[in-house]
Amino acid sequence: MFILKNIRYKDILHIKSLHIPPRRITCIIGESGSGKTTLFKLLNHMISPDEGEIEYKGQSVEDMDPIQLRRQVIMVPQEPVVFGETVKDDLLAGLRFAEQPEVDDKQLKAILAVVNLHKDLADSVQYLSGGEKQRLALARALLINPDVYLLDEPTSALDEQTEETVMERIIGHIKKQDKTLVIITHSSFVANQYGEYVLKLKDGDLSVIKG
Ligand SMILES: Nc1ncnc2c1ncn2[C@@H]1O[C@H](COP(=O)(O)OP(=O)(O)OP(=O)(O)O)[C@@H](O)[C@H]1O
Repeated sequence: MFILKNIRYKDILHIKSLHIPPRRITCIIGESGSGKTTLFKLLNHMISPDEGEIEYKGQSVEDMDPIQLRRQVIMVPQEPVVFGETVKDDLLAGLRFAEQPEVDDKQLKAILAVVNLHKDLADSVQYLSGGEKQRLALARALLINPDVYLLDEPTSALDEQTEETVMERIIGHIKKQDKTLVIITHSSFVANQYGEYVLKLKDGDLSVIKG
């Protein structure tokens, strides 16, 4: 899906070679500040490497329209922003960004159930907690149904029990759609339980822990 060769980005990353396989769950672990989010930003073309080549489906990311790429490769950041005034506004904003048709309320409610977010569509997004915003952003991404999900610590604000429930459900959903999932996680539980391919980022490069 993604192939990286001889990447250098500032003095943060110098990745000799990396292959992120399609339709699998890849987990990326590593100490705080090791460059995990920076790697995601490279994959999503929010930043460009100083040296090296990143290919997505055989095409150089540099040659792709970044907006088109981000419709296929959705990054959910650690502290996501929310859009509009209500839960429904937020979910529909994602579909608009992806230039996809609106869906009915029944489908919106179904996606909230996948992420275990017990809010009404008319509820305000203003007072959502950090963990609720994370789940809303996950729901927004799931609705768009991209080829690749880049989830940056998607459950960092959740308690252990909720984390497990949410991970089980979103992974089940993404697997059913046969999509590619890359998760940055501090949780060894998440990496061990769900990672089919686990990579550790250290000193700017990645080593394979599992897979
Ligand atoms: N554009 C930039 N210019 C200079 N330094 C940067 C830039 N972006 C990130 N950094 C630094 O690079 C390092 C890696 O940051 P990054 O956010 O990728 O780490 P991380 O592994 O995701 O950390 P965490 O687990 O704490 O979220 C940090 O020291 C950060 O301050």
